[in-house]
Amino acid sequence: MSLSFQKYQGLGNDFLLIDNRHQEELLLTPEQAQHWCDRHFGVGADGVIFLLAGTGESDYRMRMYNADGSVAEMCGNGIRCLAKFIFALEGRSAGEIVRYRIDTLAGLIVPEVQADGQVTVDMGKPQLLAQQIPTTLAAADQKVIDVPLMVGDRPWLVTCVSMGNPHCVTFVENVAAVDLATLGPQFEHHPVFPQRTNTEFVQVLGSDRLRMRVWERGAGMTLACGTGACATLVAAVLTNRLSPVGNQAQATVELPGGDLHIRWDLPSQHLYMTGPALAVFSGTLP
Ligand SMILES: N[C@@H](CCC[C@H](N)C(=O)O)C(=O)O
Repeated sequence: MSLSFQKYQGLGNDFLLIDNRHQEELLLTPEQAQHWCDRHFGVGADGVIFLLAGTGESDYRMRMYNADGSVAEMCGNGIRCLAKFIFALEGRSAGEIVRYRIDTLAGLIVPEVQADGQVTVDMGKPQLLAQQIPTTLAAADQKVIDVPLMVGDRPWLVTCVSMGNPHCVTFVENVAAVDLATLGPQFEHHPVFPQRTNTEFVQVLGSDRLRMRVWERGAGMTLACGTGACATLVAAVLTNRLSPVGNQAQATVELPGGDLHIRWDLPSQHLYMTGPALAVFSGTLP
């Protein structure tokens, strides 16, 4: 049975989007998703995102497989792409502003397509306790902020944040000098992360500008990570590397694929991410 898909990208973090609204069972298995994400033997993508019918509390549901077939609870760049996918499926017109309530494995996430086609997402609240990441780097009810972790031949000061998915953030003088291909897998598979982790290497460029490279759980080196950019801002504030102005903390996060704007509303604790999401091509899996 052939299967239609749309290829979308958010700052070069790319996904196969599949309309799965007409049945509960996902239309691809994890093994099939892994095959089609392969950049030589398949279509090529960092993951597969499925659009499912909504529930009473949501307009739609999102489920996701990483490129290795593992399940991801949430995907920031991916949910921006999903919002634009829905926007097109609904036959919306350019310039319309539309908000969607999307049920995810990380809870209800609310993207809003803006008049200029960018998407602003209410990413919810960060989770900071060790048991919520999850990690064994601290006692279950403690936070992990600038804690030393031996990876490779040296200790790294790490700060852990969950955006529904696990993130390990570490600050460096020069992100370009980080041997991501070697260090990334060592962080991802470190025994202190029982569900593995996404890892962000961050350089502070100024009072509201951060440069970040990422090694993603289940996808490796990607050009951008939306949940990772949110985790990065939170870690910068928690480690006093970035100061809020009033009750808002915000930064432009420079990624290899482009810039994301992240804002952390401290009274509500909600994080807001704004960035692009564009269709690339449509196709059919045989
Ligand atoms: N690139 C995504 C994150 C996708 C899931 C991640 N690899 C995980 O396994 O948690 C984003 O933009 O957030």
